[in-house]
Amino acid sequence: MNHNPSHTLIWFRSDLRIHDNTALQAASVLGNPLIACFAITPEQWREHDMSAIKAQFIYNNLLCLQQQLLDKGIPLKIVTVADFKQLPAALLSLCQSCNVTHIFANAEYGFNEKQRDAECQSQLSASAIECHFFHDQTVLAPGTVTKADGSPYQVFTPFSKQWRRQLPWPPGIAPRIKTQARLPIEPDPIDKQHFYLAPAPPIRWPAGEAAAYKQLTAFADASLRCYQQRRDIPSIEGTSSLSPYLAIGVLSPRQCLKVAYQALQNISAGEDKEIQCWINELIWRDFYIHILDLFPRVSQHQAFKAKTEKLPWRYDKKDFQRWCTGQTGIPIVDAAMRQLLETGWMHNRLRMVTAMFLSKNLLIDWRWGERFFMQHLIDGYLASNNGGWQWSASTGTDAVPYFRVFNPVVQGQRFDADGEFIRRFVPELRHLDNREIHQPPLDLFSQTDYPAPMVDLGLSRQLAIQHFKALD
Ligand SMILES: Cc1cc2nc3c(=O)[nH]c(=O)nc-3n(C[C@H](O)[C@H](O)[C@H](O)COP(=O)(O)OP(=O)(O)OC[C@H]3O[C@@H](n4cnc5c(N)ncnc54)[C@H](O)[C@@H]3O)c2cc1C
Repeated sequence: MNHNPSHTLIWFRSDLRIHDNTALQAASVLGNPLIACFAITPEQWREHDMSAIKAQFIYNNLLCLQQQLLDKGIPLKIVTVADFKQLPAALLSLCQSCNVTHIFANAEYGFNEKQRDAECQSQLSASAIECHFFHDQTVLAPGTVTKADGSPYQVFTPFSKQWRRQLPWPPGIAPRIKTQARLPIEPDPIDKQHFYLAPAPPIRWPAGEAAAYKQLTAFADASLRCYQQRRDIPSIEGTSSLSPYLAIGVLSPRQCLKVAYQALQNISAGEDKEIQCWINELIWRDFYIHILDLFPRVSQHQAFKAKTEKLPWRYDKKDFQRWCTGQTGIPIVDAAMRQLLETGWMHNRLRMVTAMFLSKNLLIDWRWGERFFMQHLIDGYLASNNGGWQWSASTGTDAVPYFRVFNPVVQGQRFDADGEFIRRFVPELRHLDNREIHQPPLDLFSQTDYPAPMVDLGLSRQLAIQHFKALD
């Protein structure tokens, strides 16, 4: 009798949940007893600019996942190595000590992540350990939404139309996994210190799948039916704030879609377009992941549109620092940057406004901004962050046309008309009335520490347009 049966190792990465987890579901169907693992790779995280707040959020959620797995009889082992290069050897050693014959994991699409998985697959197969990777991060797998000739879409609208045509409706989610007899293998302690890369702002998102799902349903009940009307106003909670959970996979996009589908079953006049608008955001998420997978250069610090590499990007550290710290003298930009620093999150409209201000009005290389966002966002997510930055800088696929440069003052007047959001994050301006708060009077700059605008918005806009035009 074999006392040590073959085990399947389920390797968790950016999919920290047990519900609707494609690899976990497939591993449980295979029938071997399951062991789980998570790899801590602090050097790699630093290299990838993972923010301290995101690392801490991962830690909080990992504790919840460990308990959930234990309740299912599955021990969570922790592998700690500096970077991806050391993973194949570390995984091999874990597999040998626990008699693992199969590794199941959900695919990640960054260039380094794909290299890591290919390397693991090749090295472990030499020891007769099979690695299987599954598509799970998207609703529709990268490479499956294509034009009639099989080529990938590079423009969002036709992609989204095809995506909707291909979507199984109602959308399905994976069935729950069964509880297995508890294995005699001990779960590992999770060392908190590896997740404390630096001090971070307090985290307002409670950890765990149950909390994430509660937030999803609360959003569906309270705000989904008026999403389109309210999503651009940063002073209110008009969007779902689910991005931190989606970024590390505590929630799946299919779960979100299913809740949206359920909401669509019971709507009043006019609500359909509000819900469809939210679904569209989930499609943007899929779109950028497809782009990341199919055009690896975007995760190698390259512009999607190669010709934009010729732009005379500026590398002025002082100007960049003023943007980073919310000292540009443009109230809505400063409020947004301070929101990022104080909370680890920024409203979508303001991500566009601040990114465009940096890349157009200051003409600073969008990669500096992309990196700064990753270093501070709790929801930092390569595909969406890169996609959002390249959209704003007009260097990306289906990016904003270069001549459509947002005027941040007008954006503030439009989406924060009563200045509530600015007042929340820029106390120096709290006393100003609703008109002045967007364009403070000149005497304010001599009376307080708040700086005068660092750039003339009209002239800098024209200059940026000229530079882009010269590329044509
Ligand atoms: C410059 C820039 C950088 C960005 N960086 C990131 C990032 O690092 N991580 C990230 O998750 N999103 C990023 N976004 C996209 C978007 O700003 C956030 O997803 C959104 O603000 C999250 O808030 P929410 O969860 O309330 O979104 P909701 O409006 O409720 O949307 C639901 C979900 O759809 C997805 N989504 C929404 N808008 C977009 C979009 N434009 N592109 C891709 N997916 C989207 C997100 O997963 C989001 O949680 C960036 C956008 C820009 C312009």
